[in-house]
Amino acid sequence: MASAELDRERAYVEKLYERLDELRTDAHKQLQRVHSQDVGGNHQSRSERDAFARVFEDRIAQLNEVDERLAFGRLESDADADADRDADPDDDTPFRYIGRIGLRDENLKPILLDWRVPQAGPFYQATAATPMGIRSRRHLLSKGRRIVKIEDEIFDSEGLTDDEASQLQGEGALMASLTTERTGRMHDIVATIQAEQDRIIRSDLAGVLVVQGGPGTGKTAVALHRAAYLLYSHRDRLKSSGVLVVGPSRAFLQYIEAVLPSLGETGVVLASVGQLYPGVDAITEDEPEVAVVKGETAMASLIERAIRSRQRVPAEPQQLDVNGEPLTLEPHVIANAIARANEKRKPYNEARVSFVKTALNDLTRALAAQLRSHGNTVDEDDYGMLREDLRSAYDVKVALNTAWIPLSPQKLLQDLYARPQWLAELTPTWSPAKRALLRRDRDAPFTVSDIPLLDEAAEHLGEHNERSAALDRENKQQRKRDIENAENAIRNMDVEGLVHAEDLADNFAELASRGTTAERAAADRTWTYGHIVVDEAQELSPMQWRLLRRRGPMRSFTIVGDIAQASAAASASSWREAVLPLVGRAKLGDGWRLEELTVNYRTPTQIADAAQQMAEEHGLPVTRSTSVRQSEWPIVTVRASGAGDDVLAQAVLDAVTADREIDSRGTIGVIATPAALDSVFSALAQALPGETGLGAVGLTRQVAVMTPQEAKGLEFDSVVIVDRTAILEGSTRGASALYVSMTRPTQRLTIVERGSSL
Ligand SMILES: Nc1ncnc2c1ncn2[C@@H]1O[C@H](COP(=O)(O)OP(=O)(O)OP(=O)(O)O)[C@@H](O)[C@H]1O
Repeated sequence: MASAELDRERAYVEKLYERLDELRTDAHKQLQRVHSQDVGGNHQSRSERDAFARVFEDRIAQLNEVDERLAFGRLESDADADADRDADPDDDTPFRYIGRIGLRDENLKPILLDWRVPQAGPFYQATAATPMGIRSRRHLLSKGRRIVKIEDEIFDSEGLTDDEASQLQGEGALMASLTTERTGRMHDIVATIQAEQDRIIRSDLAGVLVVQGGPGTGKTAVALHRAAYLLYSHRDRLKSSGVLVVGPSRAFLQYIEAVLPSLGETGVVLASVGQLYPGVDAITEDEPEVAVVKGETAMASLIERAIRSRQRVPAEPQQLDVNGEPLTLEPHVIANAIARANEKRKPYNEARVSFVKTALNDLTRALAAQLRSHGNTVDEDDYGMLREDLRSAYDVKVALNTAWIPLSPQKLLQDLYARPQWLAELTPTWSPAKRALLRRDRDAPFTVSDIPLLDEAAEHLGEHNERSAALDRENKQQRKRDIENAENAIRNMDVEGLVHAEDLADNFAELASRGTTAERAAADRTWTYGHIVVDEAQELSPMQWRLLRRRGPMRSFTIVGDIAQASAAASASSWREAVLPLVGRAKLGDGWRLEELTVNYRTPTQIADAAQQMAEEHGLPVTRSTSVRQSEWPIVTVRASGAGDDVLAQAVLDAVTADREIDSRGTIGVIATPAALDSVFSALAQALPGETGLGAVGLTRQVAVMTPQEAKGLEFDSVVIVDRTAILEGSTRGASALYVSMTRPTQRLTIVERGSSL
């Protein structure tokens, strides 16, 4: 019986693959048709052809992506429930197959449902207690294109206990997925999404949704699947406005970058918090106490004051030389020009244009009056020439620049940090020690905590020059033209419904090096996204939240994180506090919604319990979660034979070697404080050359050496913690750092302690 069923499923899935192959052949044919078009020397036709070619190439790539595990589920409707429904007369089967994309046969009858459509919902949500009109759910486990196993759940609610009613769904498929070796890259979980996760994935697009969950509860996986779900369900809106996914580090982005493409979504902007200001890619972290100061909202008003203070009315009249003609610049001329320019409340650099205009007009009148008083004839027609003389006169330039200096965000921040006297004038209530925290050289690289400050400054400064404002306007018009051209081209090619105008316009832009929606969004500081996903959100400072609020004024956010894992010094200690800069005080009560995830899919029970116990002992606000499995290895603790770095590094090498003896193919994360990193890395790299990598590089190697900060959000088959005590005591949030470190393994944990000094 079981084998007959397996054969039956194999036959069905083979049919699906045949259809997939047909679609791929069609796309290839369309591509050939496009390529064989005779477009002669006409540049526009050529670029239109190339843009179409890309659409079909992308389609082929998307069909290739879903080849693996194309179909993974089947729902059988309950006959009684079916009779009650408005059953489709053509629908002669009680079965619905669920897969990575939707497929229809040549008669347009659905043969595979995209996992994101509402009809696929029961595959993830139905339980014996709430079967949602479903009689049974079947998981199809496959290897390549072949179904190797089927697993059934029959929803028969009679005789259920509460415990049974809340069991995991597709347990066999889930366990198979959870125990596979890790590769340094995250995979999608479409086939085994659990009910509590699915509810979050399908939650409404509007509003601020916060997802709290302990380590390994699938927050990242859920956030990414939610992005894919929203892009599918709200394509029109999100395709043009874009979706931004923010993660803590580049290593993390590298870890997650394959998930969305494998779900068929490529146009999402992924950025680390250090990459949120276009043109600057910050990787350096400030010392914790510096990051705290830079993260406070007080920095916003400091920046505003700093900018305002760059408008200066001279105390005394100034003597100017205008092409040999002496001219007195009275302070009231500057004061008046400043006041007039500020009336319109434009950003600083834009208002400066009016300031210069008013000041030059006043000076022109003064110069004309002076020339007349010397007996010259000056009439209205000469004013233009006089204004030009003034504009180009060196003294005038210096005087106007001193009164209202043109500023870029970078220059403002560099000045603020490098000129202690100026900072002191701006911060009379700060202690000298606090001011000293901001002090640094002008040419020091910007840090991750500087990014929101640059953005804040840019907000007040506006466009640095008129050219970039004009360029911005031109870009917007060009986009409109691209879309119109794409719509015409789609009509001409007779592929309406097959090709989206936005996609084609993206290709026009890309081919003309103007950038796709995602590229333009990433490069444009003033871009506003349709939805923003923030991962490891507990780390964000108020200033970082302010930046994100500007990127998402529609307030459509998915925020995932774990307050107990907050290790950044500037991070919040509750979600209420964290979302305050995003939703504002008035909306703090009802402007956001909170969901919780409670099942740990990553870490085996014995490791998760030890980590939770340690965290609770140190007063962290832990969300208790239940691990879905045990592993056979107990936690190993070893003590180095001495206190020196060399001895410690040797003990780590021994631990790694012992672990590789258990499993020679798995990934190992070696987590150490920044101080111990180098010695540990050199010992490992020397013993295991080519197999060991530092930081993000480690994700492509078997052994990855990194700090707890870098390990955030990542996972490994096995983890070796180096000098547990140093991690715990190394920073104000040491317990969080240790909690993060202890919850990275999927199988084994070794803790190496430093030995005592003799
Ligand atoms: N429903 C699921 N089916 C299969 N695997 C899952 C499922 N949910 C989560 N996982 C796996 O569990 C692991 C942990 O998930 P994820 O990294 O999303 O957790 P997290 O809550 O973001 O963890 P952390 O807070 O520690 O970063 C990943 O390997 C993920 O693929």
